[in-house]
Amino acid sequence: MHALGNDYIVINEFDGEKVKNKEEFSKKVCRRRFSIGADGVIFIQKPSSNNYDVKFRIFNSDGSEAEMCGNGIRCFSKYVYERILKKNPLKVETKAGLRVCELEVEDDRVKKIRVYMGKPSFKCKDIPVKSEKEEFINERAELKNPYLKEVNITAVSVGNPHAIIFVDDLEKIREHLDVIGSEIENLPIFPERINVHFVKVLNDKEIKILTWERGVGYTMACGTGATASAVVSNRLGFTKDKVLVHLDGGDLEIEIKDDGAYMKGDAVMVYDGVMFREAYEG
Ligand SMILES: N[C@@H](CCC[C@H](N)C(=O)O)C(=O)O
Repeated sequence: MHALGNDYIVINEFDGEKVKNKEEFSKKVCRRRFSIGADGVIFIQKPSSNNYDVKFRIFNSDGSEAEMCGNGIRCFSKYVYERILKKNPLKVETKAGLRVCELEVEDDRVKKIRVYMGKPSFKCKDIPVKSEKEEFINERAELKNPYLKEVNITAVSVGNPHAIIFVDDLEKIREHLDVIGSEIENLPIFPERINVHFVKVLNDKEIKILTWERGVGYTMACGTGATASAVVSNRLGFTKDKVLVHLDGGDLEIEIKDDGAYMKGDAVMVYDGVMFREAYEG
């Protein structure tokens, strides 16, 4: 499945066979050209308590498990509604806590999904960021790569960690995104690494972002990243509480309310497959 070109292999463990070593499996099947190829793998599981309808787990293409994934949870909820459970809204257990997916359905097909993304946290201990300060807002960081010497970072958690950097020229960053993005992802101040987003503010209702994801690299879109970017833009006074976020793969609507952030967008079912052992062994 994919959501705005952020592509995931979705595996039904709710009523299907379970994958034993999920880290190793995800690393293998996400290799483009050698296997199926994807930005990550999503597992649908039975929830651990009656507080939830279903459980969501997401592994990046490098095998690391993330707490949450915005594009992934839209794919997941479409799959769950169309094939497993006709529940709407859907209460989803994630490593980041409860996420609620409201589904717009037409002729039994899920067209759009609005997701409650939880309450963002700017606290260094929640993200985490190694700093004496309580929050890491617009802090200067020096870089070693030859293309970008320093950046001003605001760090936020929307369940998973994000570094937001405002720039005027996204295309200049894009030319060397692999070098710049991976340096920031792995800065020692971020002990669990971090997702990196370069943000251009277009006006007080629209932003454009370029993403480098922790454990993946460049992706065409990041739902938690779009949420984090909108939250930071709002906190710094650049945008209002409803923002249209333009990503390389398409647009997402983000709304910031008193109880937390909401993300709305679509998801696409691409194909069903039967995988051969050679695709994930050896
Ligand atoms: N693409 C995702 C985020 C996936 C997880 C991320 N790479 C992490 O490690 O936190 C999204 O749409 O939110």
